[in-house]
Amino acid sequence: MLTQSDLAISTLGEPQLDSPLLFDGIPTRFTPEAARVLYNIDYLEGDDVIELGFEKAGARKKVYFDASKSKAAIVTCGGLCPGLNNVVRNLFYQLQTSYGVPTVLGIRYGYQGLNPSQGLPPLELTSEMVERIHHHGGTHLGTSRGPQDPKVTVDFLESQGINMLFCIGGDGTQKGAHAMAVEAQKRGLDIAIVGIPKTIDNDIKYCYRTFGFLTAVSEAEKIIDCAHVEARSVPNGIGLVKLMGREAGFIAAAATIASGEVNFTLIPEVPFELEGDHGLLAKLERRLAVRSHAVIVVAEGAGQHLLARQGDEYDKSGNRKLGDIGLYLKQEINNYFATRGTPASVKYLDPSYHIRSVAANAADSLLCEQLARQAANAAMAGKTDMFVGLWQNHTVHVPLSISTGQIKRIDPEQEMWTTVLAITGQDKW
Ligand SMILES: Nc1ncnc2c1ncn2[C@@H]1O[C@H](COP(=O)(O)OP(=O)(O)OP(=O)(O)O)[C@@H](O)[C@H]1O
Ligand SMILES: O=P(O)(O)OC[C@H]1O[C@](O)(CO)[C@@H](O)[C@@H]1O
Repeated sequence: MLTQSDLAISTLGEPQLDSPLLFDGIPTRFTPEAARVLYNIDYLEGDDVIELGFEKAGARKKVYFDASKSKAAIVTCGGLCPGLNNVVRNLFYQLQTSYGVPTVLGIRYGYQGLNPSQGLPPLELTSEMVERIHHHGGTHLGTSRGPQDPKVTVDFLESQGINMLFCIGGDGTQKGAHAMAVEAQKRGLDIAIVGIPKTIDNDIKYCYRTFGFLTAVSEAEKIIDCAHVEARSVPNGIGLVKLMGREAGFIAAAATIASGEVNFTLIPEVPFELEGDHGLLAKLERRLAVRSHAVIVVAEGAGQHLLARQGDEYDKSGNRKLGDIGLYLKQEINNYFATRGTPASVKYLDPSYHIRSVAANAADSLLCEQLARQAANAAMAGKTDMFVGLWQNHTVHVPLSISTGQIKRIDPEQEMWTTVLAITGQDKW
């Protein structure tokens, strides 16, 4: 169970007057039900009302670091996400132009670039280097997966005289940032380690929306529209679209709602079966008999129990590798209709990498600017071991220790999923 003190932010140096939850707090009273519905908070303090206040982000009266003697570094890790370059660029301008930090380093290829044995020295960022990068997808700095020893990476920060490190990445990245913050604190080093959560999956706990998510949804919507056109153009046409979402189906659900053209949406949070009267295949057959076409959206983490696999495999960061549910469904649907003697045509679209490698749209660009600015403010104020995220329409400081290792997922009882069910009508067939 979390308490207010769990939400307190670590700050370098003496305790400050504008310390957590007093000056800058956003105390909000929730009923347990409201907290669960709105923010997927699964802890409560015993009472029927709780007061939860993340420290509000923003420039502080007391700036902890002397900007002119500071050296900042920025690292991007994990999978790509629209807006990575916007965050790097905005961080650079906020640190160098607004605060006057003379050196801002770009760490190359994720946490690998913090390990000197990898032979990837940092780039010294300049305004010429970053001025146009926000027009491009991907990350100008490069990214990687795979662990680095926090003792080695903190040695590197120390040896380079880096006193602010900005870690842009998903849950794994924030875990790595936390490990470095703990190591730095153990050594009594004055290094602020500040996270900026990134994932198109939007599955970071205590973060209402991550940057890149809305861009990914609008790209996914375009692909769903293509699948719909394909499906409508032939008798018994089936458009099948696979989208990312290892543990959470936010992209699939949001793109379904945005498009309004999806008939079956499958997400990791809601188990489904293929066989039987209530299975996907029978429902699909009933739908085709009436409407002659159908669109299915499947999140990559859905239906993994259906895939016969010989033990689990993991990527370099320890994330479980998933079987290809899209290809599996395509084959099963084709087999089913062939057996029934019903001609059907499945068009399978897998835009996974396409939707995350594009440049950020306007909504995400705005969010990236906000998060980068507030992350620079937090680090300059000596805040550490925390990320800057969106909470109740405010940018706030969230301690890494309370968010990492947990996943935000769709609650099937709540509005997002009930809206998907209403729009698709998938339970009615
Ligand atoms: N528990 C951990 N402690 C230290 N470092 C970690 C930990 N988990 C992951 N990392 C490191 O953080 C980096 C990014 O992790 P990962 O590849 O899981 O991506 P991510 O940040 O979760 O982003 P994505 O959402 O794209 O998967 C990797 O270098 C990984 O080794
Ligand atoms: O193929 P990669 O680069 O490991 O990334 C795949 C993963 O990245 C994510 O989009 C998270 O960024 C997951 O949904 C997906 O499984």
